[in-house]
Amino acid sequence: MAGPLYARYIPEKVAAKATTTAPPAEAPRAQQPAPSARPATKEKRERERPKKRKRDKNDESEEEEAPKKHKSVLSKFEKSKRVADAVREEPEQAAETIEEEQPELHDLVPLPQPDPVPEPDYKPTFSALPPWLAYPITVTSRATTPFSTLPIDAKLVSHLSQKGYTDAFAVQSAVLPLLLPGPKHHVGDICVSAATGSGKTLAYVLPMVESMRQRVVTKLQGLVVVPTRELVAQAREIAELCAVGTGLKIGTAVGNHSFVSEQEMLVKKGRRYDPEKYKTLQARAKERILYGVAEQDTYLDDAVDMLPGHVPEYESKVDILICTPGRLVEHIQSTTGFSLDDVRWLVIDEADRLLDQSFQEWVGVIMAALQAEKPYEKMSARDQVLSKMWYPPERRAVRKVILSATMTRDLSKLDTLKLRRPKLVVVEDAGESLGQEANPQDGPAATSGATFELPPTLKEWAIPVGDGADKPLYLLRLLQTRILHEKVPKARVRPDTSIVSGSEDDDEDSSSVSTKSSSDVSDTSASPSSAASSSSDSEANSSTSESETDSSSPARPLKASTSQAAHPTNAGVLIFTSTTESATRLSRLLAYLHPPYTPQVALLTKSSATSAGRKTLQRFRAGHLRILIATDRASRGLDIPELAHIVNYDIPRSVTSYVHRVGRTARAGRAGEAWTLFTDVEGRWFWNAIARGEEIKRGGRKVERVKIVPDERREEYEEALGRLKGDVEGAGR
Ligand SMILES: Nc1ncnc2c1ncn2[C@@H]1O[C@H](COP(=O)(O)OP(=O)(O)OP(=O)(O)O)[C@@H](O)[C@H]1O
Repeated sequence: MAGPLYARYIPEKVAAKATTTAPPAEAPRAQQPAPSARPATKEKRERERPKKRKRDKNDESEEEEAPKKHKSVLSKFEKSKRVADAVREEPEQAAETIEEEQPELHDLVPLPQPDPVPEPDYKPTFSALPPWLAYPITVTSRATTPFSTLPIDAKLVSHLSQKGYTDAFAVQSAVLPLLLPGPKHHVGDICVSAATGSGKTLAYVLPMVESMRQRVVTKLQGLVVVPTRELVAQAREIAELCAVGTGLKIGTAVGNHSFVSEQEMLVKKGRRYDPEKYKTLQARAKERILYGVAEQDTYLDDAVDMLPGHVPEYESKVDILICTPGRLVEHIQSTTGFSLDDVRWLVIDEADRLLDQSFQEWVGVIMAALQAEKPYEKMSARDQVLSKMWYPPERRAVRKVILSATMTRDLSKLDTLKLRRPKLVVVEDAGESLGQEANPQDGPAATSGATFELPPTLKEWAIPVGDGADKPLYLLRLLQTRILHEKVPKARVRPDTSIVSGSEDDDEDSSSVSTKSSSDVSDTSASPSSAASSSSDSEANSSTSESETDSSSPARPLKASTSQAAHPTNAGVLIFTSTTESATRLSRLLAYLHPPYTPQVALLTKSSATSAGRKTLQRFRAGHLRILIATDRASRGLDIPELAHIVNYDIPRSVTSYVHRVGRTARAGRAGEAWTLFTDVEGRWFWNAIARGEEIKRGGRKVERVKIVPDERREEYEEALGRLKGDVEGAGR
C-alpha cells in the first residue's frame, strides 16, 4: 500500500527572513583586496589575516548566540514542564492548552488527499460456530398449532384434547413437523433450546411414540436419558399419555429398585434351537471348568442351563426406556441380553447438565453401544443375506434429540454425541416467524451465543437483605405479606413494603431508595448474635446439592404475557437454599419464629428418600403443604404447573441455576413470581449477571427491586437462634 505523500515544507515566515537577511554567498570575497598587487608571502599573510579575523568574528557571534540557544532550550523545557503540571492538575484544561500550543510544523506537510470512501457498517458474516449453531431455526414463543393439523393419529389427538392438550406449544409446533413424517421432516438430529415449562417433554415423546405405533415385536427402540429420578417419572407420565392404546411398553431405570429386579423388568430370557452354537458354548463351558478360568460370563452360565441343542436368547421387555445415565451404564455393562442394537431414538433432556457430568464416562459408553455392529442372528433376513454376500450391513440411523432450557453451545461437549446433520431450534420471545431458519446472508443470529430465555409470564423481584444476618426475618416478612398473604398483627408491623424498579445504582446502596419507609429501613443493619451470622451467611457460601419427585400435568394454553396469563392455583411457595444443611436450618428457624408454619413446612433435599420425596411432592401439589424448602436438585425439570411463587433464599451459584430455579413457576403459560434475596456482597453479581446480564433474555421485562422491612422481633429471633444452636449441639453429641 502506498504511504502518505509528503513534500518539503518551509514555513512562510522563515522563507521570507531567509531571503531578506541572508548575505549574498560571494560577499566576503568581493570585499578582499586584489591579490596581484602584493608579494607572495605577504600576500599569503594578508590573505590569512582577514580569515583569522573572520573566525574571531564567528567565535564572537557564537558566544553571543549561546545564551540565546540556552534560553530557547530553557523556554521549551519550561513550556513542557508547565504542560506536564497542568495535565497532572486539570487534565481537561491541559488538553485544550496542549491543543493551543501545537508546535510549528517544519519540513513535512501532507499533500492534499481525496476524501475517504465511506465504508458500510461492519457486520460479521462469519461465526466461530458451525452453521447449524450460528443459524438456528427461531420460533416465537407465542406460536401455537392445533394438534389436529399435525400428522398424528386421530385417536391420540382426541385423547390429548380430553386431557386439555388441544394446541401444540411453540416448541412443539416447531419440533413436531421436523420429527414426524411430512414435508418438513428432517433426516438428522435436532437440538432444542426453549424456556422452562415450555413443553419440551411432549415435543420429543410424541413423535417417538408415533414412530413406534405400528411395531409388532417389543424391541428397545427409544432411549430417554434425564438427570434425575423425578424427571424420569415426569417423562414417563407424558410417554404413557401419548402411548395410550398403542400397547407400547415403557420402562424406567433409576435405581429405586434392586438391580436384579430392574434387570428382570427390562430383559426376558428365552431360548432358540441352534445345535451348532450350542456345541461351541458347551465346549467353552467345559474349558472354563477344566482350566479353572474364573471369568464371569453370565451368558455362558445361562447357556449351561439350556435344553440340549438350545442357546439362550434375550428379548427386550420394553419399547421405550427412560433412565438416568448412571443406571443405563450399569445395565449396558452388567445386564446380560440388554443391548442397544435396535435403538432408533436417543433423547437427552437437560443436556447441558448431563454433558457436564462425566459420571462413569456415560456418553462414551452409550455411543459405543449404539455404534456396535449388530450380531448376525439379530440382523433382519435381508441384512443376513447381504452380509453373506460381502455387503456391509446397513448402519443403523439413530435419531438424537438433545434438549435444554439452557442449551450448551460448547462444541467440545456436543461433539461427543456425534450428531448427524444437526439442526438447532430456538424458541424465543422476540422471534418473528414460525419455523424460520436464519439466513446466513444476515450474519450470525443473535442467538448464536448461549442466551437463555425466561418464560414470558414470569415476574421477577429482588430483595436486598443487608449483610444477610437477618435473612430469616426478611423471608418471614416476605412470606406473610407478599406470598401467603397472612394477616399480620398490627403492633408488630412497621411501615409496609415498597417497590422500586431495579436501576443502575440503587442495587448496591439500599439507603439510597427514596420511599416513605426509608428511615425505617436503615435499622436492618443491627447485627444479631454470632450464631445468627453463622446460620445464614455460612450457608450462602457452601456447595450445592440435590433432590427428587414425580408429576401430573393438567394442561392450559400458553399465554403471551403476565397480564393475560392464567393465575396458578397452588397457594404454596418453593424456597431454594444452597445446601441441604441450610434447608434444614431454615425449616427449623421458620417453625420456631412462626409456630403455625410447623405442619406446613417440608424439605425436599438429596437426603430425602425417593418415596418420602414423592409423598412430600404429592402433598405440596395437593396444597396440604404450603412451604417446600429444596436444594438445587429440585431446580431442574420439576413440574408443579400450579406453583405461583419461588424464592431464592440463598442466591443461585450460576446464571443457569437461576434460570432453572425460577423456571419452576410460570410454567405452561401460567403466571408466576420469583423472589431473590441478595446480600450487600452478592448485589453486584446479581444485578450485573442476572438482572442486567446479556445471558438472560426476558423480552424487555425487568427485575424489580422490592424493599422489605422485617418485623422487629429481635428477642424472638435471638431465642430461635439459641434453640437452633441447641438442636445442632444436641445432634452432635
Ligand atoms: N400442548 C400443551 N398444552 C397444554 N399443556 C402442555 C402442553 N405441552 C406441555 N404442557 C404442560 O406444560 C408443562 C410443562 O411441560 P414440560 O415439563 O414438558 O416443560 P419443559 O419445557 O420440559 O420444562 P423444563 O425445562 O423445566 O423441564 C407440563 O405441565 C405439561 O403438562
